[in-house]
Amino acid sequence: MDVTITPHAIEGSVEAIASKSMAHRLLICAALCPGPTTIRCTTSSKDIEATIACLEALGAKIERNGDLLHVTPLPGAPASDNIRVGSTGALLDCGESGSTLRFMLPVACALGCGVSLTGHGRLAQRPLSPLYEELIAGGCDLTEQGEFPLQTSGRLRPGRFELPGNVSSQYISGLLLAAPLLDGPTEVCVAEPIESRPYVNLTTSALKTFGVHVEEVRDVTDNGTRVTRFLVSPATPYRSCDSVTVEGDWSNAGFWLAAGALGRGVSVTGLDLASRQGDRSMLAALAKLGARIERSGGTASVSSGAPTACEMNVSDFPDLVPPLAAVAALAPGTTRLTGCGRLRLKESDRIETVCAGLAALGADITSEGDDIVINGRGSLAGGEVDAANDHRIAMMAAIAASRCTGGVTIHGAECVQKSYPAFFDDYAKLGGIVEGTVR
Ligand SMILES: O=C(O)C1=C[C@@H](OP(=O)(O)O)[C@@H](O)[C@H](O)C1
Ligand SMILES: C=C(OP(=O)(O)O)C(=O)O
Repeated sequence: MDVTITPHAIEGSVEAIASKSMAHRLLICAALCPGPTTIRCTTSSKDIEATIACLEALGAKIERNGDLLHVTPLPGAPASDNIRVGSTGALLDCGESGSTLRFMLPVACALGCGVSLTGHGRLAQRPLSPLYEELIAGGCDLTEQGEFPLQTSGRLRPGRFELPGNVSSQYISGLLLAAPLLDGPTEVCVAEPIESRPYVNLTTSALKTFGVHVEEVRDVTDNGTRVTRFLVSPATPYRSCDSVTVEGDWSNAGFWLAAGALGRGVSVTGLDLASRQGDRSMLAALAKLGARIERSGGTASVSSGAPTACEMNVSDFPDLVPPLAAVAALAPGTTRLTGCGRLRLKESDRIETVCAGLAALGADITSEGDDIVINGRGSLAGGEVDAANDHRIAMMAAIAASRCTGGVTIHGAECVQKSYPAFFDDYAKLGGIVEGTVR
């Protein structure tokens, strides 16, 4: 579906949606712990619904009542408080959610019930190696990767799993979510540097809420590789947690904060200013690009200051690149975003689609290896952007549109449903002029 935007300032206040990253983790922990949990989660999205559907296919019950999700965990094993049993042969549809696939695959292997995982869009092409090989080495049989359905059989043994730190932090998170289900100590040994590191902290924090302790030890291996060893012991299995709230989403708030930097000011309410979400770095990143920042209570406010170019390494917050690139496209001077390599592995090749999307609106933007280089301009002309079935590209184009001189058409704008179905409704509430619907 196409959405057409007539350029107009975006300003005012908007409430943050629920964090998709945190929702995935808390739902999985709640489905694997012994007792029922009530999760307060004010909004949903296709990705969150995919995780819910997978957990239900495994045997959990998840009922929504307004803002509350009531989770009844997977059935327990006879004579054990802690062991959960998944439905044998279940079909887990991960939608287009990389997090769901990379979390549910190791969890299903640890449950040992033998499942089929499927997905859509670019998901089959997004990498699973070397998580895939580690699961096989750990005792599971998996059908060929790169094709759906991906079938699992056998049960994962506890022990040591080795991963690089520079493909996807979701591999580490998935193994940590699976580890408490194993009947022995587990070590996830990850080569430094670990990119997207704050997402691993989100996982250990969700696990802590459900009683699981993850010990982290920094070490150097015999061959001189620096590693972090994440250790999970059966002495801290999943424990019940009566109720928990999904905090506000910094990743999608990043688009509104970027819009604030490009205009007269936007406030996002309902954010934890001390959150473990790495995308909280949006405020520091926008300050580097010259924006004016204010923080108070649970509200972050950004307005235009003295826009300026800068150099920034984005490897810990890859999802912020689309909104940051939109701001840099209008900041005088040359901005260089380094450490973008993992952007190629998202819903689209985001190095290409960020560059193509902003260039289509008149920005001067190119890629150089793993860097994105942007020569800021005073204004953008507008034009037509292909969202490339990538929610963050559609939202990036909409934010940049607020500062174009001509209209902007976003082709395939319905992809925002992956993380933020109400994005264009909120855009209009903030003064944006949008024609077309994505619902
Ligand atoms: O764990 C998570 O919730 C996520 C981790 C990141 O992926 P990578 O670790 O693959 O960079 C991020 O891009 C994704 O949107 C969400
Ligand atoms: C990459 C993303 O999510 P996932 O990896 O879960 O598909 C995203 O939301 O930008």
